Amino acid sequence: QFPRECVTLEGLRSGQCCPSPFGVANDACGSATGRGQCISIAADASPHGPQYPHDGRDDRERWPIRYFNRTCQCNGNFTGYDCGRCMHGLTGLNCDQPVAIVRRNVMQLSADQKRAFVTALDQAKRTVHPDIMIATRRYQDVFGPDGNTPQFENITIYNYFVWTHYYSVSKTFLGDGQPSFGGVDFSHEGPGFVTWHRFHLLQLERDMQDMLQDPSFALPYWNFAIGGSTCDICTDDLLGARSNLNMNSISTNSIFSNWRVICESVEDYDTLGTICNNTETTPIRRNPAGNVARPMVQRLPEPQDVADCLQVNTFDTPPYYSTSSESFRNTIEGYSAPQGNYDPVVRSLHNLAHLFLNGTGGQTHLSPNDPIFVLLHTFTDAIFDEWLRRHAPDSAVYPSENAPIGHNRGYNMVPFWPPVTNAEMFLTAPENLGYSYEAEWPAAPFTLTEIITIAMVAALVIVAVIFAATTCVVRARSYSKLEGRQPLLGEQYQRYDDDKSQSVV
Ligand SMILES: O=C(O)c1cc2cc(O)c(O)cc2[nH]1
Repeated sequence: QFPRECVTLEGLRSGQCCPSPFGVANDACGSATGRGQCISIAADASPHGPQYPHDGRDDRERWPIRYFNRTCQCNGNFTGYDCGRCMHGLTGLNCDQPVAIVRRNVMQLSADQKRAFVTALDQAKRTVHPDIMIATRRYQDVFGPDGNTPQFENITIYNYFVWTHYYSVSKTFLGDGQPSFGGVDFSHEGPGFVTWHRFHLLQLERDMQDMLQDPSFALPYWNFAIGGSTCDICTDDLLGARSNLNMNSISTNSIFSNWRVICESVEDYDTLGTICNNTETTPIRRNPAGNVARPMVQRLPEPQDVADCLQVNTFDTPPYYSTSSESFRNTIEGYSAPQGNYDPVVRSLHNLAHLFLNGTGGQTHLSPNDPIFVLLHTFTDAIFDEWLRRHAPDSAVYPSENAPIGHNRGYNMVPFWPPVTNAEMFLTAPENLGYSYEAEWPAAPFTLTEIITIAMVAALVIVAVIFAATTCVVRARSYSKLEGRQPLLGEQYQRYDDDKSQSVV
């Protein structure tokens, strides 16, 4: 969540996090070379929805003001917590060389590419994040028992990916002996679902690019909308087959059988007010299609579900929550039926894919511990990007107020650093974020308005043709009467006419 340079006693007390990219004095945010400057943070002050009634009690309110109120604002194509790196889609010393990466279907990668991806994930699970440290206490205890020992810890790149998701969904601690408040979620059940998870993936992808020293590294996706009850990516060359010995475990032929999860001690977090740290505990559990108590989540979404959800026109609808109807966001998230109508018993698309996994990947505080999460979410993001391309929405369709806390357009997404708003991720990816998806989508069928327009044009054409033909016939007859010739008439008429003219004569 915060750069290592900033979580010192001095940094925390100053409320300022503006390091130099070159580690030199008097160069906050690389100001000496014109890269950026240290400025006050604008935190969203618009009202949030009624779901969260505990204002003042949670460190994540008006993120990241509880911890820091000054950060770097970078110039031109520079970005990052110290303006030391390039905006998405650019690379090079001066950040002026375009780099476009392509996210591909994981099933269509070559054997070597699959192996490279699995190995890279495993390396990320074991490599300490070079820049970031996580708080292991809430703000009121973050200076430690003696008031001089900041409670921050190193974390690995992949575990940081897990931790950020956990931190965004964790309950609000209301004090010893009080039940924690669970009606809060800074990354789900609101418009921020699509924007938050988009940035979450970008951050992992970028951390892995740095780790691999390969700016072209791209996360692949899992097309989970294949129907049926088989997890096609659960093979040992990809995300791990099922163990022969235990229905809920991953085969020992897969590297992922060695992975241990973090953030399992929810009881402690909720009763003691502690925070998840980098401590790894038990193996990943996964039993695809195995939830016998809920037959509805024993099958994956169907291809038609994706086609249907792409046709939901409105981005989100009041109350901008998991109860929203006719909302694209609530449909792709999976609280509505694929056609958009809200139904409390329905689980579809993204939610259904999570629940299908039936284990670590189906519980919000743990789900990214199962690396299937990465591929499930790149596909969800691909659908979001296709929706943005087809519907070309104005930024104003994203609610600026009264969304659940964390989900307003101008809210800084929790717990990312440097601050980044939901609005910044509400843009088509190829043009604005430097990546695209190699994917085929069902063709958009005609809308009702288009069908009516086509019918009206067709009717007009038919009327015009009939009119033109009639006019020609009438003109021809008049002409023939005038000239005594019948150039447009058939033989029969000619004979009849000839007979008539003969009898008259
Ligand atoms: O019950 C659901 O609908 C559900 C479970 C689950 C797990 C997860 O990690 C998510 O991100 C969402 C989600 N929804």
